[in-house]
Amino acid sequence: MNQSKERRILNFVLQNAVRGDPCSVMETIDKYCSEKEWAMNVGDVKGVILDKTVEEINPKVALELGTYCGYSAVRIARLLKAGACLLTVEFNPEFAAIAKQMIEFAGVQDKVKLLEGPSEVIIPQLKKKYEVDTLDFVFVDHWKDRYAPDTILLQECSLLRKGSVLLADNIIFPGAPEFVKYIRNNPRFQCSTYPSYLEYMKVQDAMEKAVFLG
Ligand SMILES: O=C(NC/C=C/[C@H]1O[C@@H](n2cnc3cncnc32)[C@H](O)[C@@H]1O)c1cc([N+](=O)[O-])cc(O)c1O
Ligand SMILES: [Mg+2]
Repeated sequence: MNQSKERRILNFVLQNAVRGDPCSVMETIDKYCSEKEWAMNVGDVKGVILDKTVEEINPKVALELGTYCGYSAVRIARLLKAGACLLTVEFNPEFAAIAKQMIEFAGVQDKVKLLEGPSEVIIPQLKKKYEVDTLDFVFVDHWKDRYAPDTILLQECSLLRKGSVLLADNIIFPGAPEFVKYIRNNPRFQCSTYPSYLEYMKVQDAMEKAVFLG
């Protein structure tokens, strides 16, 4: 059976990127996905907004919902300081296997823990099973209809503290209308929108930053 697109992206990285160099891995994925096959990585334009947010927060404990091929896991992990870690959640076994190899090739595996399973199962396990107290940063980039329920679940599991920051991708395209409605009308979050462009396309998109007020 022929290879998946995600497998082709990984192979292109393994053959063209510099092992142990996260920026080289990111650039190589962006090159492949802008020149050969589009894929739903946050990409190099919205990636700068992600970088700036991570650098501003300098999180000790970060969570990502929706690993996919591991592009944003590499992007986030490269900015984490010593002792900090990213927990990234992915329920598709094929994507998880690809992301694991991508993260290892980039050399950031010591800062990343890939948790395989659905977010609604993993989130309630974070405190006891994964020894998380509270989350400093959450990058939300999984199925768009899961953004709102998982944000509620994070609160129910007491994983957010005053100042925890959520950054959600794709607020415009494909859009996450329920999440936007929920978060912007919720007095417990201070929201701001970052207009940008869909990865590898001249299509408007945006990211939403929501600071939990406790
Ligand atoms: O659909 C998009 N993203 C969904 C991402 C989904 C990824 O997160 C995992 N997942 C989903 N729910 C999960 C629950 N638990 C764990 N993993 C989960 C899926 O297995 C996939 O790896 C998308 C689409 C476009 N687009 O232009 O069409 C652009 C983007 O930037 C996007 O992010
Ligand atoms: Mg996205």
